[in-house]
Amino acid sequence: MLSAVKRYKRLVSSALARCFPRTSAYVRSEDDLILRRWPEARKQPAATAKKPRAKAAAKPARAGKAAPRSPDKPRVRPAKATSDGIYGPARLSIGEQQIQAMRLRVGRAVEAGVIRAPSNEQWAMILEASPVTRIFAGAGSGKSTTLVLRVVFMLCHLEIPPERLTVISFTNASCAELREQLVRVLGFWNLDVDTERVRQCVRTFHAAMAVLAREVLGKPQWFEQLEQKGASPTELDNPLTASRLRPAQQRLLKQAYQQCYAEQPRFRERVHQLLGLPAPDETGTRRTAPKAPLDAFKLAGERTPAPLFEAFHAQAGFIESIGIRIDQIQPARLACQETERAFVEALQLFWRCFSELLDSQGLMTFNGAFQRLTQWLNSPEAAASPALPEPFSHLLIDEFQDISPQIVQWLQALHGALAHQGAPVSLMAIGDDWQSIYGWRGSSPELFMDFDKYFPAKGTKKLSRVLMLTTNYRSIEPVIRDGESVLAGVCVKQEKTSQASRATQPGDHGVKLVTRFDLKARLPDLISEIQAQCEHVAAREGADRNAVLVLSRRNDPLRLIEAQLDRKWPVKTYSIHRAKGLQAEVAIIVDDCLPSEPHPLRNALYAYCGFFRNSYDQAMADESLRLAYVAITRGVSRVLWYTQKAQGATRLLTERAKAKHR
Ligand SMILES: Nc1ncnc2c1ncn2[C@@H]1O[C@H](COP(=O)(O)OP(=O)(O)OP(=O)(O)O)[C@@H](O)[C@H]1O
Repeated sequence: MLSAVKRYKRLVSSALARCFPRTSAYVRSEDDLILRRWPEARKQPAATAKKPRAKAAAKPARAGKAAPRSPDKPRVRPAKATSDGIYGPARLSIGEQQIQAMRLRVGRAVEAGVIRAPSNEQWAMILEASPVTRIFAGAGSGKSTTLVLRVVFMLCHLEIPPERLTVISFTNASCAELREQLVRVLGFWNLDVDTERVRQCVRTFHAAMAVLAREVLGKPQWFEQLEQKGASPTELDNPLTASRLRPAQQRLLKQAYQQCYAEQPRFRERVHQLLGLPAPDETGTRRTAPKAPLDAFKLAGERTPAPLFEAFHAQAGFIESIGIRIDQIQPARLACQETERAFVEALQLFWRCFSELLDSQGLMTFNGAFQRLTQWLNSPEAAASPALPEPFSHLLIDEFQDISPQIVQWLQALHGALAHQGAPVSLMAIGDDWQSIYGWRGSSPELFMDFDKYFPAKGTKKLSRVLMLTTNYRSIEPVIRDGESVLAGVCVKQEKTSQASRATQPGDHGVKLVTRFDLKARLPDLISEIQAQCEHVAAREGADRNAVLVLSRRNDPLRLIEAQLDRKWPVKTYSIHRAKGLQAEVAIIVDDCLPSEPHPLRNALYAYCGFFRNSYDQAMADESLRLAYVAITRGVSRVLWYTQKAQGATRLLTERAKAKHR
């Protein structure tokens, strides 16, 4: 009887798969992801192992090229509690009186000019009672301002002690800004709160990790801070924005490389294979340790060649960020060519030597600490430990679109363990998948879009509360629409709308494109244009305090331009990544939008980690358009874009302009 039912089910599902092949493939890949993320779900009866259904609002518009499925299990198991949900079911206890008190106080703060009056959307975020909330906040929608009011509400009206609350911001610089805003607004509330304690509520992910590391891993010295002047061992900055390796870091990597080469024949063989050198001499007649070749190596997909030990370090950072443990990779299972596989095999040997060297010097990497802590949090030891820090009970996380699988695993484990101990936990994640620009370092907007998979609420639906901030208070309508038009080419994104709050004035415009622009030959023209824009802003009533921002993906053009600018002009030059969160009356973009080269190793790793439905190449193609969106939406009332050739984002802008004139 049972086998007849099974046969019937199989018949029906294969008929459905034939009729709706895409839907079936999507559902299969979704289920597969769920089961791999929560291996224990496999053991549960079918009814409880079902995937949590995401709200329509939280679904991606359309999936990109699906990554090949990997048969491997995840390398770090998430906290056990995640399969049953982490958050709730109780909501935050918020009474009408508390809401009225907050509204009254905000009204007074508005009258006093301390803050702007929140919109209804912003009020919804400030007063939300769900223990797990996701906020899609578009560019210029006032998320930072609203986040500050949410924290004030929690501290002053819900009386959550600052010792139980942490706000995570992206970098030390954005933390400092948020702290200032928070203390300024709190000052108006005039309550007896310890402002120094409140300042400690705001941290980067890495600084938050350091709090736990101090308890659980001793007091590690950080590899990332070697020779970094003024670095605090507790206020760790997000290394996403870090630039080149410092000499002390290079020395350590080189030492591990040399040691590994001297001691391990297999490593020597792989190194020679990668560098295209003749096989190493293994006759055994050598008296001194063999010296490792220092030839530069260029991995397909990378922009520049580098010594192998630096190439290992760069890819290792990416691998660990996407949640893979280097020692547990099975190279044979990577869907890539021989060179990439040889690279990974060599990397594994190198990484063991490097880790031992770090250990011997009492050093640790940020990624290494995240891994160890995640493992510890998932262990029975953590379940009974008093070391779990209370400040992480209530978490509010900004720029959630830029988190990586590794951080997801750590957060899951942290809140899973706290919830297991009976602590009341809540999570408010604020982000904008349209502004996700750190995929090349291992982060992905897919994690924000698939949030409910990773941070399920308790109960049958396991859904987070989804809120939207859709009003753009920064830019005029034509700028917003041009920004959105480049997103038309993005494969995986959240469909949403935004409206301009600012009125367009005569002379304002969206993106004005200047093509066939050769920076070296026409630099004087560009400088004259920058000067003209400064004059325009000076004459404009109520202009933004920043007049002109000059933006580019790369630093080289910015250096050229900067050298020609009059220092008295109100102009700032920034890479687009660094300009995130900034705004100016006029944004001038100088960029060629070249699509990035295919990266076979990262494509294979993307598929292997099991977190993404997109390939790495597709994710990078999407990211170049999102970067254009971030650049455009820095402008308040004018945007100019200089490029050699209309391609990528600028091609989409040209097509839009043509369509408008038709
Ligand atoms: N309710 C409001 N009324 C009027 N102006 C507002 C309101 N909320 C925010 N603003 C203004 O909108 C601008 C953008 O705010 P904010 O910097 O907080 O946005 P954001 O969402 O963090 O931006 P982005 O994500 O693009 O960096 C600021 O100048 C802020 O003062």
